[in-house]
Formats: sequence, structure tokens, C-alpha cells
Amino acid sequence: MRATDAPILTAAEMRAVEAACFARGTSQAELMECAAAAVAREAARFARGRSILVLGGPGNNGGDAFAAARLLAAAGHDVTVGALGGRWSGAAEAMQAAWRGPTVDLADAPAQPVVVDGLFGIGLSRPIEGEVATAIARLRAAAGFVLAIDIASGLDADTGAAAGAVLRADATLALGAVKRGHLQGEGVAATGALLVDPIGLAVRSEVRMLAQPRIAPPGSDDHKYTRGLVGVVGGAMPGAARLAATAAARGGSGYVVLASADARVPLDAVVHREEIDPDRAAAVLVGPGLGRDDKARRTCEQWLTSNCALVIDGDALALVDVDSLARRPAPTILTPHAGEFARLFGPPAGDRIAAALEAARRSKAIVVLKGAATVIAAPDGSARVVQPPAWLSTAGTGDVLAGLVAARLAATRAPMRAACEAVWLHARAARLAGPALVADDLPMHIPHAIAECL
Ligand SMILES: NC(=O)C1=CN([C@@H]2O[C@H](COP(=O)(O)OP(=O)(O)OC[C@H]3O[C@@H](n4cnc5c(N)ncnc54)[C@H](OP(=O)(O)O)[C@@H]3O)[C@@H](O)[C@H]2O)[C@@H](O)CC1
Ligand SMILES: Nc1ncnc2c1ncn2[C@@H]1O[C@H](COP(=O)(O)OP(=O)(O)O)[C@@H](O)[C@H]1O
Ligand SMILES: [K+]
Repeated sequence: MRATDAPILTAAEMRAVEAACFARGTSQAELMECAAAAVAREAARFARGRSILVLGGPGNNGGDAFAAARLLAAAGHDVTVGALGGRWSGAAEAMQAAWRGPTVDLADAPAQPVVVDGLFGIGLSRPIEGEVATAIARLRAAAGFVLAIDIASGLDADTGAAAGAVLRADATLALGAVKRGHLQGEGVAATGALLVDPIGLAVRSEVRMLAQPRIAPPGSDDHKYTRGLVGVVGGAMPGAARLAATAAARGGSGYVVLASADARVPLDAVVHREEIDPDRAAAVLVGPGLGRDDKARRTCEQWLTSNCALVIDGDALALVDVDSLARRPAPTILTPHAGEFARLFGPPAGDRIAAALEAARRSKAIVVLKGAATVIAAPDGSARVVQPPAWLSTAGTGDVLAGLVAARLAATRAPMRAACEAVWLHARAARLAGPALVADDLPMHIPHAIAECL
């Protein structure tokens, strides 16, 4: 199952869900059989008849591995287990005992085209080093495909940090929920394609993967003003504001006004004015290409103290402070990249999701922390995470996103919903634009992305 809309938990939250499940009468062995069935199904799908090496570690991740090996062998696959440990307990011990096929020590495990990694899961307690590190490097180099059970061995389940060696996966089957470590640190590169199986656990969390939104089309009574006027404040680098204004227009705004010293508009449908009327604007975007001089500072201050719903991006993020944001009487959405975030809120330690949630709580704003995993965090403790295509890492794509956020804010007047819609549409437009995209290509794909959400 793809990870769309899946809950995202810390290791401690996952263990609490597991404990509640046991308290309701499910045994560890039953849960492990469920996990193993899901692992065996995915491994068989990827193996397509090739020989499989299943790596079984000393804990319950190893228990899942032994049980999956049994199910795969029963289905006719050629399976060898490379074992690490030797003193299993509980359900893992029962699964190890029930495995009757070939078992070798991890250090002697034969290289195979397909590896199922059940060495360590959320219980990793120290760096992978020495013989284990040597063995996984050898097996990884020889394998065509590695499927990680729950999380790639060597990753911290909460931060994705790898203090030692990591067995990089081509795909990971997360059990019960996505773990924060799949989405940050070394986890971004080491997780591969992220799949989730609920294994029968009903997990509730307000931190989830971003799902495709449902977008409401305009009503028959709507006109350009009711659909929301977006004001884009231009500045020293007018190209950035033009990109944002184009994205705002393509993002479903009723009306886009670009206020800039440079009178060139990117589309005839975008109106150029000296000033934006705060009483008319449903959302105002300040920041892309604004500059950081005194004039920019005054402009920023004027909008910060206004009653307008604001999207604050780029240069403007360097001209505001957390307390002023928290005092704003109207909704605010901040769209920092990692550097802008660090300047405003301090560098995020390890867990970017936790850092974005804390920033949202402090600033009383929706925080869109951009990057390879983009986190959308709200002051109420809810968050959504998405992994946009890496081709977005090119200049100006953030300006497009900011314009799109403003468009959805004007259309919905609901800041968290607006940010989620915009981030999803932006990633989708990037996929539609394809490899080697440039920021100018993105806006024309936004209407197609919107059409998929109606
Ligand atoms: N939660 C759920 O709902 C479900 C969870 N399930 C599964 O359980 C997994 C969690 O299992 P877990 O808690 O037993 O921990 P696990 O990851 O196997 O590792 C702990 C063992 O590894 C050892 N060890 C650690 N680091 C090491 C190192 N660097 N080098 C060497 N050894 C090291 C550590 O030793 P210790 O620290 O105790 O000395 C201990 O022996 C989870 O990821 C999922 O797959 C499913 O079965 C069903 C539903
Ligand atoms: N490695 C990456 N993988 C996926 N998306 C990325 C990556 N790097 C950057 N992005 C996305 O590209 C955009 C860049 O925004 P930003 O840094 O503000 O650029 P600019 O200021 O040039 O417009 C963001 O939406 C971000 O999420
Ligand atoms: K693993």
C-alpha cells in the first residue's frame, strides 16, 4: 500500500499503539504473523522468482523476518536466512524455531539478488559497526533489490540519523505506521519507495502523510471577488513576484494584483497596481524577490500589522520575528526553506517534524518547512508531510509554491487546508512537468493538477 494519508509516529508512539493492541487481547505472535504476511507479499512481488536472502536480527524485527522467510519458502521461493543474534525471546523465538529452512550466520551469508532486511527496526539502540557493518556493505553491493522490514537497519526511527552503517533499501514496508525517521536525515535516501501496511492496528495520529486533496470548484453564484483576490507584493527582484503571481492566477484565484515598481505582468490576466487594497484582498503574499533594504522592511511591517491573511516567504522571512507573527490578528502561513527556518526559529535538531510543529505553536502560524520532505505544521499540533520530486530543487520553484499557497488561501480562507492543497498541487505539477523542469514550467501544469482533485 502506498503511504498516502498514513499516520506518522515516533518509536514511543508506535510502542504505545502496540501495547494498547496487546491490552485488547492480541498476542505478539499474532501481530508478528500479520507483519510477516505483509512482508512476504511485498518481497514476493519484488523478487519475481529470484532467490531471496532474509536477514534476521536479535529482536522482533528479526521475528518478522523469520516468519516472512517461512511464508516465502512455503510459497515456493528459494530462501536462505542470514541470522544475527542467537538468543531470541518471546514471539521472535517462536518464529525462529518455526523456520526450518537453511540458516547461516550473517557474516557468512551468501550474496543474493534480493535481500529482505529484518536486522533492526525501531529498537536500534547503538550504531551498526564492525562485522555487521562489513556484512551489510557486502550484501548490499551484490543485491539488485533490498526490501527493509519496518525501517532500513541503522536508521534512528525518530530522526532518520545514522550514527553507523545503514543497509540502504530500495523499498521499505513500514508496519502499522510511517516512522518519522523514514522522512528525515539519512532516512530520506535510505528508505527507498515507502510502503505501509496497517497490520490490523487502528492507528490515529494528527501527524500524517499528505493525501491528495478534494478541491471545491467555484459555485454558480461566485464571481472574481468572491473567489478571492490575491495580492502579490513585488520588490527588488521582480521575476520572483511574477512567478508567484502566475502561480496564483493558475492556482484558482478570482483576481490577481501584482504591486511592483516594475509594471511588467506575467499574464494579461494579472493586474498591475502601485498598491494593493487591503480591504479587497483575501490573501496577500509578501516576500518573493522583496529585498531586505529599508523599503522592504517598511513594506513588510505594513503587511505584518494589517488585518489581511498573509503568506510570508523568501526575503520577508528575514524581516519578521516570532513574537510579531504570534500577535497577528489574521491567519498567517510561513513558507521557509531550511535556511530561512533556521534563521527565524533556530536550527532544527534531528526531528524536523517536531521542529516545524514547535515553530507553528510559537508563531501561531501555519509553517510549511520546505525540502526533500516538506512538513506542513499547524499550531494545534497537526502536521502533514510529503516528499516532492527532487527535480524541484531549482531556483524559483519556491516562488511558485508561495503564489499557489496564496491562491488556495484566498479560495478556501482556511490556512491549513490551503497550505496542504498548495503543497500537493505543487508536487503534482512538478511530476507533470517532468525531469529538468524550470520554475517557469510549473504554473501551466497547475490547472491539470487541480483537475485531478475536483
Ligand atoms: N511496534 C509494533 O507495533 C510492531 C513491531 N514489530 C516489529 O518489531 C520491531 C521492533 O522490535 P524490537 O523492539 O524487538 O527491536 P529491534 O528493532 O528488533 O532491535 C532490537 C534488538 O537489536 C539489538 N540491537 C539494537 N541495535 C543494535 C546494534 N547496533 N548492533 C547489534 N544489536 C543491536 C538490541 O539489543 P539490545 O539493545 O537489547 O542490547 C535488541 O536485541 C519493529 O521494528 C517491527 O519490525 C512487528 O513484529 C509487529 C508490530
Ligand atoms: N531535494 C529536493 N527534493 C524535493 N523537493 C525539493 C528538494 N529541494 C527543494 N525542493 C523543493 O523546491 C522548492 C524550493 O523552494 P526555495 O528553496 O524557496 O526556492 P526559491 O527560493 O529559489 O524559489 C520547495 O518547494 C522545496 O520543497
Ligand atoms: K529492518
